[in-house]
Amino acid sequence: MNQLSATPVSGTFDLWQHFRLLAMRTIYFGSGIVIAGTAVYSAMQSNWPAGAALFCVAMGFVLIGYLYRNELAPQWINFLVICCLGTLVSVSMKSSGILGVYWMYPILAMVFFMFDKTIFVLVIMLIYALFAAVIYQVLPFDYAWRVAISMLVLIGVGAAFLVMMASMQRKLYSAAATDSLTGCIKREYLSEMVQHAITKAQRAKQPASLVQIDMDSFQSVNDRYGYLFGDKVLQEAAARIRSVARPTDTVIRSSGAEFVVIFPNTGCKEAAELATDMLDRIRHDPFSVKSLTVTVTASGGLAEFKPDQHWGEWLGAADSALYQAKSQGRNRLKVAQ
Ligand SMILES: Nc1nc2c(ncn2[C@@H]2O[C@H](COP(=O)(O)OP(=O)(O)OP(=O)(O)O)[C@@H](O)[C@H]2O)c(=O)[nH]1
Repeated sequence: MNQLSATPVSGTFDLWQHFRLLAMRTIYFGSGIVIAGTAVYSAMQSNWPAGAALFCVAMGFVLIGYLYRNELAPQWINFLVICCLGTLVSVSMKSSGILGVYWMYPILAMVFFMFDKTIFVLVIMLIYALFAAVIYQVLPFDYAWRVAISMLVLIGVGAAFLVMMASMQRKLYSAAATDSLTGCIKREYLSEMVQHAITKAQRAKQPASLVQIDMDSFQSVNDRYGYLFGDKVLQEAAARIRSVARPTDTVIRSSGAEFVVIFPNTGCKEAAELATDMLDRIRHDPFSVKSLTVTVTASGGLAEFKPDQHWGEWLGAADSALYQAKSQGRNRLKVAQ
């Protein structure tokens, strides 16, 4: 069962996206300020047309920074931004020669924050090709190849940084989201997981189901055999549930002795078979810790997602079905109608 890799890296967890948003704001406003500075410089040199054009570009950057202060701008806007900056630097290189080279490095660095990984490689290659073409035209060959290589080194270091960030984020997320006793996802992430399942189901126009599984009379297990024994039972029960779950399913420890399993792309019938298998695995083999061997059962409430249902309503439907299973004598699965 794949738990964490099947889960979204979004919202509260996505540190990289959060960091990107901060970086992008700085890039838009920072570029706007720097370009405004060059506009003033051009005006002081009495180059009014260039000054006016640069001032308009600077205002454009500030406007984008303002409009996208709370969300990432669409990729096409960033593409326009990077083309604009690339053109400004190329023009600056043509007029000031090697002095323009210094602006190439920060622009290459910006590309790392601006684009999703799907088009990042394409954009960085385009910008590199543009800069390489300009430096070979403007600089003597001896300078040009050194600059070209140093830009490649910057791209390599940036790419390594991105890969490290992605791996660090996965590890951090995994550590933060995993329940230490059972290895399932923590209850704090329940609503996010359920909402994510709804979004996926609606987008793919596929069914989705979830089951709430609650250990039966667990208080008496704790009372009779001790809390530590109860811990071992919970640990083993979670492992049995996960052994039935498929790689795309998500298992969450939703409270003390209760689990929620989300089955994406799965209708009620197939989910009921999986949930029954999970309950069977718990009830059939006794739980043994040292010399103690105890048979424990669990009850389940299953609900298929209904169009336009709120995530809380979906969970509520499964909860009501679980309540029925408990009130009808436990050790059974009930399906919400
Ligand atoms: N050992 C252990 N017990 C826990 C843990 N978390 C919660 N519990 C216990 O799990 C029990 C859950 O009880 P309930 O679900 O309210 O009721 P129940 O006794 O299971 O009875 P029914 O649910 O009605 O079948 C409580 O006794 C909690 O103390 C845990 O981490 N370890």
